Amino acid sequence: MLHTNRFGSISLCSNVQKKSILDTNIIRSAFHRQTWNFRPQIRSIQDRGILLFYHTEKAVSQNLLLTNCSMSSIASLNSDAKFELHRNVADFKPSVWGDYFVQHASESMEFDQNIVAQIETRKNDVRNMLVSKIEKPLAKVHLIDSIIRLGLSYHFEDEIEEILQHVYNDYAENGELTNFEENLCSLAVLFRLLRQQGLYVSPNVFNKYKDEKGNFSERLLSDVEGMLSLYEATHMMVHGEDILEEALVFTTTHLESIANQLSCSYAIQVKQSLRQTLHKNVPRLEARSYISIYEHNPLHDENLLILAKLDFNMLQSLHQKEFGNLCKWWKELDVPNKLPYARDRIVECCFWGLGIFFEPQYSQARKMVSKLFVIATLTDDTYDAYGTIDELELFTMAIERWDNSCLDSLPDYMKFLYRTILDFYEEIEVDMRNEGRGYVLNYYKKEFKIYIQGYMSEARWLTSKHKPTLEEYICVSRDSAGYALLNIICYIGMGDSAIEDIFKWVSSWPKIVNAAAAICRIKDDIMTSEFEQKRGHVSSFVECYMEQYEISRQAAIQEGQRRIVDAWKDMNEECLRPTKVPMPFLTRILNICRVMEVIYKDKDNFTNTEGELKTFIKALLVDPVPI
Ligand SMILES: CC(C)=CCC/C(C)=C/COP(=O)(O)OP(=O)(O)O
Repeated sequence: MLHTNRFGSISLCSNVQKKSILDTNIIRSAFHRQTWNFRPQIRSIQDRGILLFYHTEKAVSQNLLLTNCSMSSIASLNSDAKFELHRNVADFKPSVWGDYFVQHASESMEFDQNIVAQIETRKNDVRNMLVSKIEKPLAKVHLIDSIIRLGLSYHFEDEIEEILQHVYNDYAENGELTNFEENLCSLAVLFRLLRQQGLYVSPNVFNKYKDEKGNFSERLLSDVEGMLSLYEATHMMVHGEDILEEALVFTTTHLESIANQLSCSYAIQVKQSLRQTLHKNVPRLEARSYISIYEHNPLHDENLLILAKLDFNMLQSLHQKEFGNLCKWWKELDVPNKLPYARDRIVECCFWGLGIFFEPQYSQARKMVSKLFVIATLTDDTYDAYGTIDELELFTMAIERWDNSCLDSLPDYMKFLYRTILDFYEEIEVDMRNEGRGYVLNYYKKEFKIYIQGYMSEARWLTSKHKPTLEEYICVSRDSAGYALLNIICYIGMGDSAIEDIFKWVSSWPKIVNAAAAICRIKDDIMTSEFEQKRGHVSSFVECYMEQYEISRQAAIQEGQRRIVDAWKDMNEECLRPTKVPMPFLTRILNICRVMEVIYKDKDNFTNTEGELKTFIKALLVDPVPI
């Protein structure tokens, strides 16, 4: 059993505890003298079978160990000593995919040329529809909406921008939509599309759907399409938009009450939106489900529908091949055997990558993000579960040094993780130097170290049974969530459009990055904390809030949910023009939160993957859309 005594800066765990106070003092004074001379003293203690570990934040932050102590002497103490170590091992289920995707690694990336040609022809037809002169520009609003929801907008970005800008100039005066005589459905779609495009329009335009008492009119109850569109539009809300809050409550209540009485195709659409509003859905999942909804709409455009199906399937083969390559890399690394305590979640990590970037030009970014997720999951399980505090201190020091020479100082299982982290870095390094973007490496390394220090602080809290205040927790969990690191890898993968100012911006934790980090952290904590507490885990947002304000778990969860709603308003606000950085960079931040919303919807589907996440992966990566 592990015993932890705290004597100033040193803790000892020993089977010769009677001597431990004396030994502790020897070690403490050696450390405090900060000389190399204490090495023999440590050796002599080791001979008497004492496991030493050193874990005060102060000492580590001063880099005392790094600069003055031989890591290898401590490491050998660790590995030589015969102790029964307590590990918070979580009993994670094996992968539900096995080697399924490896078969795709050997497939050719040559697409069927007939299909490619067909896609090109159909794309031209859609482009002609978009740019054609028509009397009612609003007809194009619904066309644009369908193109976006079918997952095709990446082919028509310039045309969509031009049309929406045109409509905005014609219909919006100082942000107020005027001269607009269409029905609620069209109005709400237009409102949403303009906001999605970053163009601010006031929600006051919905006032005309209220009755004399100031409530949304009961007349709307028979207009299911209108209510559904209004419901979708409300998710674009920013702070202070009470009318959209009211519209959200009104539409949610009524759509929920009628969902079971609607015709089949409407019922599917309404239930799908209520479960996952399109603004917070992963774009590929939205495309997959909207293709079926659109197909059942009698007014659908056949050319657009077929284009959507062909394009979806073509991208699917690209994504399958990429998943295959990553699964092959994982298999060759032999991770499940090397780190059997960790989650075997390569496929789910690839899903993260795909959720953040689906477009073909972002192949490199997808690969980098997926690999970082894999590494982060292994690291998370090492710090959260398997590693002992002394091993983790060593690992943290090794990360601070970032040097292959640290390998010898680590326990065997950690050597593998450390090497994987450094190998991945070297892979990025080669690419970045070839692209003349070597400067990004420092941003990556710096954020990786901050991320690891965050984990280390949490591990120390757990060991010392420290219950952090909410403020302490928010500060440290921001680092341990690795959110800035994740953004940095996204931007590294996006090529030279990501100039240095983008990295400076993201590293300064602007409002949108803070908001996204809050969404991801709190969402995760709400869904995972109960399970994690059972296996022994540092307090999460939920426990910190319960403790600090002496309230129930349920009330703390409600507060967390309120903060998530607020953070989404910040995100929406920051996506309105003028934006601090170009929209493609903000889209990655939005997409990270969307994946989070989907994976952690009602439970932790990332850890327990046999449920909804398996269905999603099947829909995006296994089953093609029937043509
Ligand atoms: C830098 C990156 C990409 C970080 C992501 C880490 C990760 C996979 C967290 C999910 O696991 P979890 O739900 O167990 O997380 P936690 O332990 O933080 O609750």
